[in-house]
Amino acid sequence: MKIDDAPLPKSRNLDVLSEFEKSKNKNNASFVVVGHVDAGKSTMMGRLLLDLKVVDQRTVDKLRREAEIIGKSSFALAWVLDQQSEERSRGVTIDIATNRFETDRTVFTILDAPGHKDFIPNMIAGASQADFAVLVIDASIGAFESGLKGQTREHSLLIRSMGVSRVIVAVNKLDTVSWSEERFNEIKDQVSGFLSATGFQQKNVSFVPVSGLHGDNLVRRSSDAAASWYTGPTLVEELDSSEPNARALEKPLRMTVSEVYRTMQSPVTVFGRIDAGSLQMGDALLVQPSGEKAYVKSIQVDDEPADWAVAGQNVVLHLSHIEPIHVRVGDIICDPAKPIPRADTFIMKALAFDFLMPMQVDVHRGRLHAAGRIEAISAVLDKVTGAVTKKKPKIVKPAMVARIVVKLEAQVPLEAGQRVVLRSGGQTVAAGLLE
Ligand SMILES: Nc1nc2c(ncn2[C@@H]2O[C@H](COP(=O)(O)OP(=O)(O)OP(=O)(O)O)[C@@H](O)[C@H]2O)c(=O)[nH]1
Repeated sequence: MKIDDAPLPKSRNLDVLSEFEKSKNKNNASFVVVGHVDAGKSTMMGRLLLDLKVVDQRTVDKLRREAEIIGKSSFALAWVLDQQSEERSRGVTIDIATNRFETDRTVFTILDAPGHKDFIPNMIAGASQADFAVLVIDASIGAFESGLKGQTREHSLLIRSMGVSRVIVAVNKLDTVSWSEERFNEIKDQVSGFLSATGFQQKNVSFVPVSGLHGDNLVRRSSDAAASWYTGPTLVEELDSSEPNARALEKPLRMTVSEVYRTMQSPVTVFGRIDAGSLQMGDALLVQPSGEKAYVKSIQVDDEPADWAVAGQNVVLHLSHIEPIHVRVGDIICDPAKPIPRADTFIMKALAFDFLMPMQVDVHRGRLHAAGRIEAISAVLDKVTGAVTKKKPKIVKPAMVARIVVKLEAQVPLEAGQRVVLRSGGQTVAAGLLE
């Protein structure tokens, strides 16, 4: 394929940070939706997008007819998101808008279609970029109890390990228990106890009673008389009043590549989130691990052309002077003057979810998955102080914190402070920070 090496757009040498200050941009916030299988995650987000008019009723009606043909009409709302992910995986066109919605104050991005079959790796990727999490709990009898034993626990531990500290718990399907306030309070007590034990601070956790299917307390208040005991904020109001994480605007540029595809503007178009720093049209960039240079031909932020973009924004970049084979999902785009280093070995402080010993592991960092091995366990650490309590243990037990050395099969972009999850045999075995 011929690479795009047309003359570069002239850099306007903007002072991006002061442009950003001047622009009355809305807040940008991203969140992940987690919870036990069938808790109603996709339905809830489908309904939210419908009620906010991001998706129109016609689309939902069409999906409902299709769903009825196979006897699954209750899945029509969930398909709003699922259809989206299929469309994306075909890779030709990309419509990011359906995963985004706005309030007066904030532009929200829903990270990852919740119905994805390979859910946990995607959730890890999403959570590593999320400001908040929406934890969906199925309030129907029996389902709550099995959820708490099931993925609710693993998901909560994972999002905490990935650095998410704000959780909005959507206590869902309250229509199936006649909007029982007692049931809501019982769930609230148990889940808040369990979230504090997982490391979330009470002040960062809130609970909203909802019905995703009917749209009660998502965008509009429930009109069901049985639900009148709840006078607190709706889910969208809770999201809107949450402060996104501070943006690392002044740090060197780091952008994680979530998607790579072709467009009219460029054979190498990338979509991803700027994790740190800023960029502008005409900038030279370095793609890691390929180590290849590229230039920013044009930028799109929130579907509009833009001259610049900053940390916290999800952006589309049209690149020039680079071949498609040099950019892959999971890569990091950085400032050539301050590049992210590549390495095949790293040391991390890991919270063990399972027994750890020298063993094969899959390493997940954001969207990157790489095969690797726990080479050595240097020490067991005190959970609070981080002091070494035992050197060179043979094995680390679940819930312990340890310093471990991981070797990867290939070089990847790595730097201190990144959050990494280790999985083995489809289970999460550890999570923590690169040292
Ligand atoms: N009664 C009732 N049913 C609901 C509600 N929300 C979802 N459901 C139903 O619960 C089932 C599962 O919903 P999904 O949205 O597919 O659940 P999910 O959590 O996304 O499921 P996975 O993606 O498979 O993990 C569907 O049949 C929905 O119609 C609700 O608020 N009330």
